[in-house]
Amino acid sequence: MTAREEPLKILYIGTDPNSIEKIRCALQAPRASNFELIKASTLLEGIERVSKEKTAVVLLQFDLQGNLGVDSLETFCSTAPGIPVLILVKDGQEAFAAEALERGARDYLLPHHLDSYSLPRALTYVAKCERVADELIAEKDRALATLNSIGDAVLCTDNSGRVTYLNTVAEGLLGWRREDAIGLELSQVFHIVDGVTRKPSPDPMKLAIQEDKTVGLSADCVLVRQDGCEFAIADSTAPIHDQSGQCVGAVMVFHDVTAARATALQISYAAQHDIVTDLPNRLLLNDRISQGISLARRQNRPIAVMFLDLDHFKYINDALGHGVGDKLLQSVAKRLVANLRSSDTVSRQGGDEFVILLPDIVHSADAAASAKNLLHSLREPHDIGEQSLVIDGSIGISIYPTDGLDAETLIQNADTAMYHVKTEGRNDCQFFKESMNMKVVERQALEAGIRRGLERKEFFLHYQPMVCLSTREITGVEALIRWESPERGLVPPSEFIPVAEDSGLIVQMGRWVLHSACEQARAWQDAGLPPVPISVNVSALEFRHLGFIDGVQAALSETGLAARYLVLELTEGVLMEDVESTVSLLAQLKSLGVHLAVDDFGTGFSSLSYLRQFPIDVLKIDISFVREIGPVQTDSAILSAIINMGNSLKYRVIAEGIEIDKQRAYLLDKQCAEGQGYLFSPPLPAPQLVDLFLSEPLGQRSRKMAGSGNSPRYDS
Ligand SMILES: Nc1nc2c(ncn2[C@@H]2O[C@H](COP(=O)(O)O[C@H]3[C@@H](O)[C@H](n4cnc5c(=O)[nH]c(N)nc54)O[C@@H]3COP(=O)(O)O)[C@@H](O)[C@H]2O)c(=O)[nH]1
Repeated sequence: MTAREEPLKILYIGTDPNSIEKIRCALQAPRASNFELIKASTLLEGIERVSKEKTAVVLLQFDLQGNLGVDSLETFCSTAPGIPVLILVKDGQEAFAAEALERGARDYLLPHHLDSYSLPRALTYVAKCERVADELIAEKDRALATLNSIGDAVLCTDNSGRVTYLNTVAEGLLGWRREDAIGLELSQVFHIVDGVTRKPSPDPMKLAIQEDKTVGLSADCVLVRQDGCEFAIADSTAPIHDQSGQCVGAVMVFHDVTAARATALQISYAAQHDIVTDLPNRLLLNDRISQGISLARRQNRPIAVMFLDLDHFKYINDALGHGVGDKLLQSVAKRLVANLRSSDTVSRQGGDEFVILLPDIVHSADAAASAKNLLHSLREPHDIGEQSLVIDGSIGISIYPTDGLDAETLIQNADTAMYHVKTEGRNDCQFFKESMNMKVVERQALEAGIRRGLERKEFFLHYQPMVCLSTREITGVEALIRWESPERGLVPPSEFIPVAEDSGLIVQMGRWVLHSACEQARAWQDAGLPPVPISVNVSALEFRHLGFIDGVQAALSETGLAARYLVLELTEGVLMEDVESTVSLLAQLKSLGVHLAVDDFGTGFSSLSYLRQFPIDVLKIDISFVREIGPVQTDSAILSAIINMGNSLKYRVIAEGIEIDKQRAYLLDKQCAEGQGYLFSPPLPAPQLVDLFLSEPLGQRSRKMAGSGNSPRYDS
């Protein structure tokens, strides 16, 4: 026999023999064979029996004389709540029966219901209802347990918008207990606003019911809890339908997305900002420029884009390391932001390049004023750790709509203008001009030509002697690079050196010059010529390059030239750029044994006190002072002062660019011992310089010059 076929146990509580007999007969009838009747005379006995036996239905004999009345019913129902009770009443006791129904009885039976048709039917029906009710309760319990164990908040309302249910997570997020919230208007319990505008968000339940479809919240929705705490939430709200398809309410499932939204914001921030300076990056800038353009177009006014490149930032990075470089970039970023309006955008493009958007200018002159102000503010020393660094910048400016109609063109043209500032001396600003693009193309072609020239070995050296101004004997030789380009012919160094410096090719080029010059000097010595020092020009980028000192050492050891025969010429500008590191680099070079010269002296702003810090051996007076010594020239106080200063510091003092004997005589008279210039010899190829070594003292006879400019030919 299976569990389903087990007879239903029916407990009769009472003592009415008539009823007992009727019931027994009714339940023994063939159609009702699946019942088992058990009996209890008293309520207590009945309670005891149901506690021991699994009872399907209780038949409680209402007996107003005995003690089985409505109170007994209540007692039984509360003691054995899961067992349905049918009351057996006599005819005329229907009023009590009605009260019993109110107090927990499932139904009542009159004596004439105790027949073999009605009684089994009533018992079977009640037992089945109980089973279904049990199953429903179990299912509901399961559903509630599920709803309370999921991570999402669940909130239900009826059709009129009153809360009918909230699960445990919803209780936490709303700050309302279920029992307090149920029956309240949704708006009293669920308060949402737009995270950006702070305006109340539309009621999603109402929407779902009105539109009879699933709806979601707006992306920035914020839930304000009863205590004022706020959570970013995401939700989905759906209408609830009854069996006939009628909408009877709505269910909303929502969850706290505060952390996820914060992470998403962080990711989006990182994608739009520069990691070193925290400034907007190229992506965000392009977006801002595009927005600025849209607005400017509508309002028919200009906007400006500035391209700022720091001057010689590479040296700082190379000499002081990337850590210091990064800190300087951060300091520059702060300085820029502090000196602009909050509506302007300062962005870092990478490296030492910044692009600034000025969306609120009236005239282009406003941009120029802003650029000048930025350059001025940048110059103030930046305190980085123990060091105080000074940096300049070059700014190119492009204006919408004149110089471009989109972000890319405006940035590119501002970059072009910035490049022009660089080529014209740096630390300034310039507006973009259409003609600049031609120059950029030409400059790029020149850079490509130099690169090719280095590969194809199109460069060579000329040598210009330095002489004793009284005896005219050769005291040294300066190596000067030359470039014979197959496409361009002989290109003057004044044209290609700045491009080589700007592109960084000067490092490779300088290494070659250094090696070749040392090699030539050593070859001359080996050939028996009087050993004189050879001078090599060193650009700023080479000097600050990390491998420079090693390169000098390598050139000397590879060629076998003694270090005392090598003079490195550095301009005042190079020396003064970062005095602290200059002192250290010069000390390292001196320790190799090479000599150091200040080239073009007098054109920069170096003060004597600074010069004293440098282990200088030679002072080369700039050509501009020598030029002043013309036929009508009387006296040059500055020239005399420079010579005296050089002599008193025990430097070799060499005057550059001596072209006429009057200049030689004047300089000699002012105690300048050495000189260099066309009067003695132009720069010459190595073999011709040998002839010069072997000839009589230089510059005494009249010499015929063939050609001019950078390639004069000396005809002795
Ligand atoms: N980093 C490097 N720079 C170099 C190298 N070679 C040259 N240069 C620099 O290029 C500039 C132009 O050089 P150049 O055209 O060779 O001119 C030199 C001489 O020809 C010129 N000079 C010499 N005597 C006279 C004269 O009597 N009159 C006159 N008008 N010009 C004369 O002067 C230049 C030498 O200058 P300096 O270096 O200051 O002694 C120039 O700045 C070079 O430095 C290189 O290999 N590396």
